Amino acid sequence: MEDSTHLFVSPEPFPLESGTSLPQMQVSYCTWGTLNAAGTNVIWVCHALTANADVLTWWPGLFGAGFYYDPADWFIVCANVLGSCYGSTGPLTPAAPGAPAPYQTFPLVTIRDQVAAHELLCQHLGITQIHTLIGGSLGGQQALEWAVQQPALFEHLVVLATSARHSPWGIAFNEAQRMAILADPTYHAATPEGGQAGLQAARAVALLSYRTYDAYGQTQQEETDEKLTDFRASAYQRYQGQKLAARFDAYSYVTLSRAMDSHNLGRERGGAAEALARIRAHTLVLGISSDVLFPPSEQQFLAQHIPGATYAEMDSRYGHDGFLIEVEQIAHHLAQFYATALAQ
Ligand SMILES: CC(=O)SCCNC(=O)CCNC(=O)[C@H](O)C(C)(C)COP(=O)(O)OP(=O)(O)OC[C@H]1O[C@@H](n2cnc3c(N)ncnc32)[C@H](O)[C@@H]1OP(=O)(O)O
Ligand SMILES: N[C@@H](CCO)C(=O)O
Repeated sequence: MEDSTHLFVSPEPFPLESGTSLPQMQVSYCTWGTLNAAGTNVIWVCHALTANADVLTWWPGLFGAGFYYDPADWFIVCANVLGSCYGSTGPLTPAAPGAPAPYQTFPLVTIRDQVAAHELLCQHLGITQIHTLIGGSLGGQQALEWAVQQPALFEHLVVLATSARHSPWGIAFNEAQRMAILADPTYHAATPEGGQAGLQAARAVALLSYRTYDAYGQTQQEETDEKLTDFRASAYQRYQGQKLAARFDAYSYVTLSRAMDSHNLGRERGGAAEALARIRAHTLVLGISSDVLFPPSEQQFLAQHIPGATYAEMDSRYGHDGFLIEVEQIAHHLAQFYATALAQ
């Protein structure tokens, strides 16, 4: 199996939904496997907030040799989203060779802009048919938006722990995280390391929406009744903040959280239900019983309004992040879904 990372550079300035444009736009992407002669074996993966194009690394147990989506059978494509920091154009990318990076002046990027970048890459790769488009969370938002825009392109759509429109609750979590980042004075200095302390705090806030009371209880319980300070849960929050800050930057984080807030399938389409009704792909919506960020009610709404969609719910103690972790359950639901879709 060959892991191949590539760069697609758009030959034209890239227009954004906000009305401005990026003078240059590039997308970093990975592919695995081989496109078959009929062009019918494409699995396109849209990643979530802080991941990258290397789906074999961040979705282990689902993608890779011997797993559900095996590159021996499929041509797997995953692109780093516009606005991120893993090779695609983002706040740390100079607007022109030798120019300074835009940092906090990087323009608003929406989910629709991210999908427009995927669409350009898809055309560049000569892909005219996608067997399955799959994504969770922010990745699910992209997948839904793309499936609404291009109903004929997708045979199957699999979305996990996502929504038709980012909720007030989700926006509030994102705003709390941006407040933490913007309160870090180094953010305003516009350097690659700017806002790192704020970013650590933001990740600690975000984790409260990704996990659950029970998960913290099971993994961070103290073994003694005698402590007054230095709790395990505190160390965990700090560690997770440092872990993200070591691989991400605050400017991209703010950009992607704003993209997430922008998500609304119903914008200029007469509402979310009407937009979802445009989808033609066989669709599986997977919810997670303990997800407090994208609760099952949001998944049920998707399944109710996508024609013929299947809804299934996974039990997980991990909450929202279960979509990255519960790979055996996901594989089980995928097998059932494809079997049913084949029979139709
Ligand atoms: C280059 C790259 O990394 S690519 C990007 C990788 N990440 C992504 O793609 C984003 C998607 N993935 C994720 O969000 C996460 O990896 C998840 C949700 C899948 C799993 O989260 P994790 O942080 O691995 O799991 P979990 O919450 O159990 O935490 C375990 C970590 O916390 C540490 N930890 C646990 N309790 C404590 C504590 N009390 N104090 C300090 N550290 C602690 C563990 O030692 C472990 O550390 P490690 O990650 O260095 O091994
Ligand atoms: N844990 C995920 C965010 C939740 O969708 C990530 O870091 O990308």
